[in-house]
Amino acid sequence: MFTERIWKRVEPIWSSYLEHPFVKGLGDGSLDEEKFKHWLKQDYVYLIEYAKLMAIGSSKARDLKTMGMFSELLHGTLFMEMDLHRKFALEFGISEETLEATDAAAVNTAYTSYMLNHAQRGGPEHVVAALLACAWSYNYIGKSLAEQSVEGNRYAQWIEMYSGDDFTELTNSAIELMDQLTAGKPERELAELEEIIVKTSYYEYMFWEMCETLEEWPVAKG
Ligand SMILES: Cc1ncc(CN)c(N)n1
Repeated sequence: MFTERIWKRVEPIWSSYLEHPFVKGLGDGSLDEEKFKHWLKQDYVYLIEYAKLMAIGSSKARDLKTMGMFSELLHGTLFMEMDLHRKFALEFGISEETLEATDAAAVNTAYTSYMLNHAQRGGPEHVVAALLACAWSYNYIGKSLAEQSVEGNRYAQWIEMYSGDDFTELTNSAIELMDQLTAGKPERELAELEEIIVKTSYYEYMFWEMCETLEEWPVAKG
């Protein structure tokens, strides 16, 4: 199976996320509030672009079953995952309008542009390759942080959602879709898809780093 090969390739990259100070801070609740708010706002606009990938996937699907799987992923992102962001925003006094109007920072813009570029140029398998590390690595982080749960962690809901059954189910359907769409594909095409998954895994690390350093654009906005 293609995703077994992928797992071996990305596991060393994803395990480095667990050592990242932002992720560690989420896990033990010590994460600075400003850094979390930066993630919340940046991630909200990231997810709006990410959701468009699934709409593109649905339009490129070659059968109804695949179309339905993309549409479930889209629904899960808009109404399950982004609900978590809306709940945290309420708690931190950020309005939905502010969330939605966030100006995407440099890394965020580069990451979503990279994914959308591959989704638009390729077939449905390119769309899944572009979104796979996103869903799967958050589920991986959520499950790892859930194992070392800390009493009174203010970010507990984050860990619960990303490690929970509903998000795990969504992740598993993305993994299943990747395997279905790559069955019987020649090595040249598999290598191309693998490259997308590795690059998006690097972007994931850069996104954590961007939130840790409160990075926006390298020059002051005029
Ligand atoms: C940057 C990023 N990557 C992944 C996920 C999980 N869908 C997310 N919310 N944000």
